[in-house]
Amino acid sequence: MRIVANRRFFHAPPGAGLRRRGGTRQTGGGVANSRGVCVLETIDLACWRGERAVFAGVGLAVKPGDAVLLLGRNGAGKSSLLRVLAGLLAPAAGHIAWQGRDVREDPAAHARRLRYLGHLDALKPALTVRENLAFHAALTGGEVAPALEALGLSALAELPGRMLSAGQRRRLALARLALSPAEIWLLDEPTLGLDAASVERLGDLLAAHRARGGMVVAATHLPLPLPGAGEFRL
Ligand SMILES: Nc1ncnc2c1ncn2[C@@H]1O[C@H](COP(=O)(O)OP(=O)(O)OP(=O)(O)O)[C@@H](O)[C@H]1O
Repeated sequence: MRIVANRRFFHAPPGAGLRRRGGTRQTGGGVANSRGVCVLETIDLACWRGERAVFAGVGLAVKPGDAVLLLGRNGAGKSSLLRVLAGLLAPAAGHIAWQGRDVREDPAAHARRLRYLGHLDALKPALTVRENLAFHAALTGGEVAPALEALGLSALAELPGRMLSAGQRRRLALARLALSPAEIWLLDEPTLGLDAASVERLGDLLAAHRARGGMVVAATHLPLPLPGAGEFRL
């Protein structure tokens, strides 16, 4: 994983390449969809919210199996960066590349390769836990029962969403990740409200995702079960 922002290098694990703002690649080869080679990159990414520049010159490069933690004070721009990566917010400058190609060439393909978990759990209060997951499975594919099991929700499957506690709602949101594989997981404070057992379950899910070459970019103020993750401070 390579990370650079505002002309400062933030994190470079041994053997990783670095790219200066402006595009001069110092090390590293071409971009291809194989383990050990970067497939998700941001190039000089900048973001404005309202009248204010939130960040500029952000360069991330993420390989299959990598995890990146977005860190920083409240309002630093972590959620904004996740939303830009998810294609939900247009960058003020720069772009995102997948296998070397600007994702704006095919936004639908970019949307298909990612799962975005925001601050809000986006569940339907009138539907049961099982129905909520089935709704998402209709969009992304996948089996509901194993996804319920992955987050320890099987015993709550017939409960309406409106009756869930905050941590249970978060577990239901996270269970969507277990429905079907996607290359990029963009997670905004994924462990907020989770008990220790649920953090452990999430750790298993994250490990399995990374083991099959999946990538994780997560904003957090809390320790996450992502061993070896790189850190990017906004
Ligand atoms: N919809 C919006 N319109 C205008 N400005 C916004 C909007 N949402 C966020 N901002 C501003 O953008 C900046 C970055 O916000 P963001 O939510 O990305 O920060 P964050 O690092 O995720 O914060 P936190 O740690 O509190 O979650 C803040 O100054 C915030 O006030």
